[in-house]
Amino acid sequence: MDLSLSSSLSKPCHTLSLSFSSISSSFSHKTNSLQLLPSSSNLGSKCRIFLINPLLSRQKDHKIRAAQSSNQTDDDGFVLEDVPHLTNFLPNLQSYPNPLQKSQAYAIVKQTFVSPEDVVAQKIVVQKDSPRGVHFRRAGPQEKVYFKSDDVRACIVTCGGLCPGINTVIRELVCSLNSMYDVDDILGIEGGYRGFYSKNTLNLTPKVVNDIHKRGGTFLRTSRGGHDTNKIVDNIQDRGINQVYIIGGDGTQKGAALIYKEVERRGLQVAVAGIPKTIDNDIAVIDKSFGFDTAVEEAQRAINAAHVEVESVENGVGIVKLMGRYSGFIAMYATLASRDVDCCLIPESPFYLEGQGGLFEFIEHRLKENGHVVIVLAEGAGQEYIDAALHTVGEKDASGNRLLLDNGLWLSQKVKDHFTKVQKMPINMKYIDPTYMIRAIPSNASDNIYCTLLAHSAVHGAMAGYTGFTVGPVNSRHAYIPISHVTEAQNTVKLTDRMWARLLASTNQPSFLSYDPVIREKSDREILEVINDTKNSSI
Ligand SMILES: Nc1ncnc2c1ncn2[C@@H]1O[C@H](COP(=O)(O)OP(=O)(O)OP(=O)(O)O)[C@@H](O)[C@H]1O
Ligand SMILES: O=P(O)(O)OC[C@H]1O[C@](O)(CO)[C@@H](O)[C@@H]1O
Ligand SMILES: [Mg+2]
Repeated sequence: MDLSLSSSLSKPCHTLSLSFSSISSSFSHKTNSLQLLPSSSNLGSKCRIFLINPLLSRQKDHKIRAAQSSNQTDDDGFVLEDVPHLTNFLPNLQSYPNPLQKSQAYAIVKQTFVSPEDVVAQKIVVQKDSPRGVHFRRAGPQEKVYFKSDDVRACIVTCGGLCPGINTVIRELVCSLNSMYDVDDILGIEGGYRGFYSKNTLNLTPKVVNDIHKRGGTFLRTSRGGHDTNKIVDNIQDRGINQVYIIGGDGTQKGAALIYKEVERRGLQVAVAGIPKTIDNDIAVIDKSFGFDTAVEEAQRAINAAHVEVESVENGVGIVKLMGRYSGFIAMYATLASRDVDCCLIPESPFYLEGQGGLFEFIEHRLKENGHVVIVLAEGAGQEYIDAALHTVGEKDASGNRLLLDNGLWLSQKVKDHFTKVQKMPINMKYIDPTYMIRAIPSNASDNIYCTLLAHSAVHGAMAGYTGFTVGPVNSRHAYIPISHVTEAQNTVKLTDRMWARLLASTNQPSFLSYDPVIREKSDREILEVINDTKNSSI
């Protein structure tokens, strides 16, 4: 018996109460309907489902919220944060069988195509009675595609800072478009967003990109600033581009969201796919950004060098400055991995220098105990001290990111002055600044594989007509995430999470919880003196 039930979503929001033993839902882009079918997929024994008018849904950034009810016992709280599809605004778009059906490589795969009903849970640690929570569409090849291979004109752009693995993503985008979907018209946009309207394009073929994964940097070059939505979309339209692959961090993804919205406003058949890239690992929702592991590994070399240096001298103080503008993930992971670090300072955790429980006291203890100390400093840590001292608040780069002052030099000078002038205890300062070295290298093996999967997922999504999405692993499964969802907030180290506690337990450093504003005020005045001294002696 066919128990399927479909409802036209052009009507206002419906509420249906169902009591099938189990149901599954499927959204048809063609008919704009949500089908609810009895099936083995377990949505719960009884559930209440809200069907949302697609127009309303679009206004809500394409969030299809299902199964929400005030009655906790009847409600399994399933929410699908779905990504937009080209048919949302081009309802008559034709679909075609996915060419992968004929692929020799994929012929052996048990389930070549991802079911449209496959979703990835954002939260996997749940209690028996907790709501099922937010889910994302699972990434992967879809049975139907919305582009004919010959009609595709794709482009790739890279924006923001460097990160190990960008070239691997570029390579795999080109190679997978070509080998899986027979696409051979792929353009490289040079020098970031502004390259759309100020530079000629490059023709990207598998041959051209064959070796680029072995190099650091970005084959397409990059830039900050220069995002002009109208000029970019005009250019996309003028060049007949219909798939845009955008590799970049949180700023880039915000720019990608604007491009997608403008494309939709103009009613263009253009799929916009974001691939998250950031060395800082500050992109929300996804497990981890590509290149992060490579960077942490490289950071180990600097920490190791600092440790070797300070271990070999008397009262050796090693300071290693690592990247991390607003998020201290690199510093935290490098510290946890190394075991040679005595103290890790990150932007999320305020610290102070003077007095009881302060950094100077801690350094003194460690020097007396071990004869040496290694400090890892994320570049964003303690910036407020330098800003306050130099009155430099508000300086920004071309993209609007805060411009950081050199906290490594500042801290080295501060520590040196304290121990020589105040403590009368000469120290051997070894300051290592490997900041750019950890991101300018090619990606390691596991990041290379990660980059390959990201590129494949992006290509499958765009070919299947999804747009306005960012791709990335959520609890280890690749998913399509609405771009707006990843740009809502930055990912930062949570001091209340166990990972930070693990770090505190491993270094035994002060937690700086007894942060005293009086001491801080005193400290600020002294910092100002040191900074001025530093400036005058041009260190
Ligand atoms: N809010 C925004 N709206 C539109 N475009 C933006 C926005 N923020 C940044 N961009 C654009 O995105 C590009 C990259 O941004 P940004 O320099 O902040 O780097 P990112 O992508 O965050 O990468 P990372 O921080 O890892 O270096 C720039 O061209 C910038 O103009
Ligand atoms: O390349 P730039 O503009 O010097 O930017 C450096 C910044 O970029 C990042 O590496 C992020 O990409 C930050 O960690 C760092 O502060
Ligand atoms: Mg950024």
